[in-house]
Amino acid sequence: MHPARTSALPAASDAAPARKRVTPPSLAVRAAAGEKLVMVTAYDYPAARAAERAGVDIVLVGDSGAQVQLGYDSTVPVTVDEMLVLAAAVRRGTTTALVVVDLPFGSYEVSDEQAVATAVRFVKEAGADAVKLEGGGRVPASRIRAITSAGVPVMGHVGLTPQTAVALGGFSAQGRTVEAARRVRDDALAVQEAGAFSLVLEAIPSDLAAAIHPMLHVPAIGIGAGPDVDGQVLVLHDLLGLTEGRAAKFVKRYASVLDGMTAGIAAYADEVRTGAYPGPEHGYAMPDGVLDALDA
Ligand SMILES: Nc1nc(=O)c2c([nH]1)NC[C@@H]1CN(c3ccc(C(=O)N[C@@H](CCC(=O)O)C(=O)O)cc3)CN21
Ligand SMILES: CC(C)C(=O)C(=O)O
Ligand SMILES: [Mg+2]
Repeated sequence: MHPARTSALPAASDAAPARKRVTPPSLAVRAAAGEKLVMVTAYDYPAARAAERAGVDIVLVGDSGAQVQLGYDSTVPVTVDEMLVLAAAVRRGTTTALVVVDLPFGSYEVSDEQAVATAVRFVKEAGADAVKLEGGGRVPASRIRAITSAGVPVMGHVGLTPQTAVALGGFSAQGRTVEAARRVRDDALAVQEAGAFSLVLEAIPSDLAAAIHPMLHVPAIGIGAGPDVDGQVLVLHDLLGLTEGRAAKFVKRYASVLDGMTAGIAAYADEVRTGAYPGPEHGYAMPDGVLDALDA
């Protein structure tokens, strides 16, 4: 990392300058003032610590963790119980960033009652500040209203919604015909109208995001939605270079962490095999006389 960046990091100690807790209202104020909001995913304690130290505003425990953290081949199989474990670890690593947790597929579609019960579990059992759910039509709107009425802030997610990507025709950008653009716009407005405090716009033309943005009074966080929104989100593993294979068009890689991890483990393996590790400095000394007395 660049030295200037390293020294700019707040120290992870009690002496670190106190940063105020991020809240849904404080995000709205800062977005209205033109400040760009930073959101990143995290799925465990060290990643949450790193996001916190880097001064990120919102940490999302995304259901993308199904793939990048747990190794499933889509976001669909991850369960509420699995997401609770990830979310609780992220909560423990986070002090000022807002912790938002994705409601996994199947945990909010059945009824408003089911959606409220799931959201409440994430708040009570994992310490989530807010939850996020996908979709924007009539049904998600009633879900958003029910969850917010129960006292849990909701972030919406429209455009490419990975939990229903099969129905959308795959992981392709949305809103590229008049009909599809209207659908994305109407979904965004429905989510806002239903009381969401913010929403994610995923994989839509930059011009469409720029056209929708002025219609919104809640912060819009983009991923593959261009620059004319209130903030950006990326999957942590994508931006750090922890994922293998082809990444989506919107991904920019800022580090090569998988390469760094591999190199570290390979160096350790090599030293174990050659006997270079452990050295004398890694061993415990026996006090004088003990060995002599062993057989006495
Ligand atoms: N590692 C990772 N990053 C993500 O951003 C992410 C996940 N996983 N899992 C859950 C969803 C799935 N997402 C995805 C997955 C693939 C594409 C993708 O490959 N898109 C193609 C579009 C191809 C087309 O338009 O037909 C691209 O080139 O961007 C986009 C978003 C976003 N989320
Ligand atoms: C990419 C973001 C918006 C997400 O939903 C996730 O990580 O699951
Ligand atoms: Mg998600």
